[in-house]
Amino acid sequence: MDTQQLIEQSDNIFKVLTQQSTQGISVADIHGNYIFVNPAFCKMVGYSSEELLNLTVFDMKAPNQDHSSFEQSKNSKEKHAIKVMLQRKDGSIFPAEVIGKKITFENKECVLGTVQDISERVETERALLESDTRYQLAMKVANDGVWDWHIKTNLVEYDERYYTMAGYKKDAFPYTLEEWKKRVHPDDITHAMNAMDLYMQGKARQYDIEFRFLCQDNSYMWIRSRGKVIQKDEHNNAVRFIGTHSDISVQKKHEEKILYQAHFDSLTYLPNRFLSLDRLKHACIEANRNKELVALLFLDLDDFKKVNDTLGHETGDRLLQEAANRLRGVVRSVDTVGRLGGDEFIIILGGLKSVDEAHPIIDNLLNQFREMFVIHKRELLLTASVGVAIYPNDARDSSELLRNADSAMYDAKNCGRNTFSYYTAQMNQCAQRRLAIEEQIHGALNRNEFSVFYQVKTNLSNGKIMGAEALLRWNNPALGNVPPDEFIAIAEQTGNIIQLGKFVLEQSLKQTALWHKEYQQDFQIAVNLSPRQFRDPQLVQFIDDTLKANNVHASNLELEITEGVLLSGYNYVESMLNSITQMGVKMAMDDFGTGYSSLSYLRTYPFDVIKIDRSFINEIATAEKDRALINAIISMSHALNLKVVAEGIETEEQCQYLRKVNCDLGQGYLFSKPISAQAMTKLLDSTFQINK
Ligand SMILES: Nc1nc2c(ncn2[C@@H]2O[C@@H]3COP(=O)(O)O[C@H]4[C@@H](O)[C@H](n5cnc6c(=O)[nH]c(N)nc65)O[C@@H]4COP(=O)(O)O[C@H]3[C@H]2O)c(=O)[nH]1
Repeated sequence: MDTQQLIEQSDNIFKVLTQQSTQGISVADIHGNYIFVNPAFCKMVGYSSEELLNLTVFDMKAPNQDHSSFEQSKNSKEKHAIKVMLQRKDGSIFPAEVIGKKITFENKECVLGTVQDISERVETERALLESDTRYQLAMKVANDGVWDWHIKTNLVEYDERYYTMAGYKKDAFPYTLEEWKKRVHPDDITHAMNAMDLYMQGKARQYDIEFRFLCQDNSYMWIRSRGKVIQKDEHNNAVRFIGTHSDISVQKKHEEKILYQAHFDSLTYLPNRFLSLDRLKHACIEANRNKELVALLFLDLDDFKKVNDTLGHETGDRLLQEAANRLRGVVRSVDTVGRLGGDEFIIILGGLKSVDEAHPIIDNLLNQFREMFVIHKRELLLTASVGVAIYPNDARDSSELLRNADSAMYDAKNCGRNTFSYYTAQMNQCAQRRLAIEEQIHGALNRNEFSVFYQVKTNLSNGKIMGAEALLRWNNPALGNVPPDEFIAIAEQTGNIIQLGKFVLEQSLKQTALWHKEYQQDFQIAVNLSPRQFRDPQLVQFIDDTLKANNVHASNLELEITEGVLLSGYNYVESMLNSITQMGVKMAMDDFGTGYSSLSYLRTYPFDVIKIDRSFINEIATAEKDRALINAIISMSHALNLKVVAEGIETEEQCQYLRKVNCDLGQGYLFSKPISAQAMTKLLDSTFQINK
């Protein structure tokens, strides 16, 4: 084969090979006329090969493009790369990278051009540049520090603000990732590095983390670091990662404060209900895992409400703070003392091997309350009742444990306070009974389950019936006869007492009107009013309306209240009591001698009658002190112009004694048990028939 044939053959091979190429390939003569174009080039510019072979390289260029590059390529055997804007047949313009080189083709000096459409690359570069510029600008405006990490070299550039924000001078530490790591708080470094790795690997959409950063003065400041990769290599690996450091210390302080307030009690600084119960839950889970026990101590301060009501909330608050300090002092550092609310605290003793380990702590706890509290230079004795329940012995989970410790605490209160009780299954029954009463009392009035019984009051000097006390009775199909001592307190808490109180008043006044008609005009009816009823703003009006509706004179009604009503200290109680007495209704202080029995109440409030509690009457025969107290109460009451009623008289001996010391009225089983209206009518019938 001669040289000519060889050239022709290689030209043909060239043509065949370039058919397959995805790059645009063209060959132009030295004047720029195309003499060969491959399909990729045709596609790129939108012309057919026939059309292109009638055009020149200059026709492909977009307006105002420089033509000198072709001249350079024509004269050089070296590759010559340029970026140039080309124009397609449809007029659209695109950036291209053209590499020109002088070759011999079909025996002529020609210029070979390989052409690549670089629209995409240019667009990416433009976007990166724009975002980079925008980013840098935003960082400056936001007063943030800027970091710029060149991943391949592992060098990190910081701007001045980056340093000064943390108190450093510019360039105070070297520009390496290792130096940055040294300044991240040890507790935060893993989290920070993980977040970075996840972002770099494309597993996290953004890099936005918070960590503590070491300042020049060795303190730590909270930093928010945000960044983005702005450059990648051909394998899609990050090459440049830039971002900001923002000082979020103030925001973190706010967050910490909010978090603290959500978890700690602002008065005692103890964990609040939410956090305490959460810790209890975890203590139980932990105990389960380690085959250990948790002792839960439920502590309630005895008669705290009375202190609060009589000495004021400020003293009450100081007392709670003092009590919290004492509690904190007796537990181990691993234990939790929390305030559930009001005067209720819990103590969680975790990790116990046996129940015995809890005993010394409980003893210590109660001992803390044997010493006087000194508040505002005043000495106060405040005791506590503690209920103890053990996990897992007494409960399956933390909520049951809390309920059971609460029941045990109630038991401790019933056992005379200032003591502790361990939970027993029996207590659970009490708690369940309570729940059943709460459930059943709802709607019981509408189901006609309530009735009013009456117990006579007798004039001790002549034995005449002077009136009766109305006492509520409840018969429920599920629970049977429920004693008022059980349901009244619950009705108080649920608020049902308001309706029940109205029912008793209506029934008893209706009945009294009948007895007035039938027997004697001055028959007195006594009705109990409980503290919650005083929160009903319509109470006074209701009493007035009911008296009028039944045509009963106000002086025939006596309302019995206990100290609990007065202890609240609310002004409206005093004004209600005054309005009631102004109406002519009599007021009696019930259960006198129990509780605080503050004599000042007798001076402050408009009482007409005092009822000596039956616990004093019980002991008349045996306890000299009780007799002395009875004498004193009667003398004092008479001096204050108050009538005295003794309740719970069961024996003739008690009656005789009371008569001897001039007690005015008596009430008790000796005369009659509380009986139905019908039975009472019979009793009055027999009594007054004789008198008629
Ligand atoms: N052992 C003994 N007990 C005697 C004797 N005489 C009377 N009692 C009982 O003593 C209680 C006297 O009523 P209270 O002190 O007002 O104490 C009442 C009162 O605080 C409350 N209660 C009863 N009915 C009402 C009511 O309609 N409204 C309000 N708010 N409370 C009521 O429930 C408490 C208990 O009522 P009851 O069980 O009816 O108990 C009554 C009565 O049955 C006696 O000789 N020996």
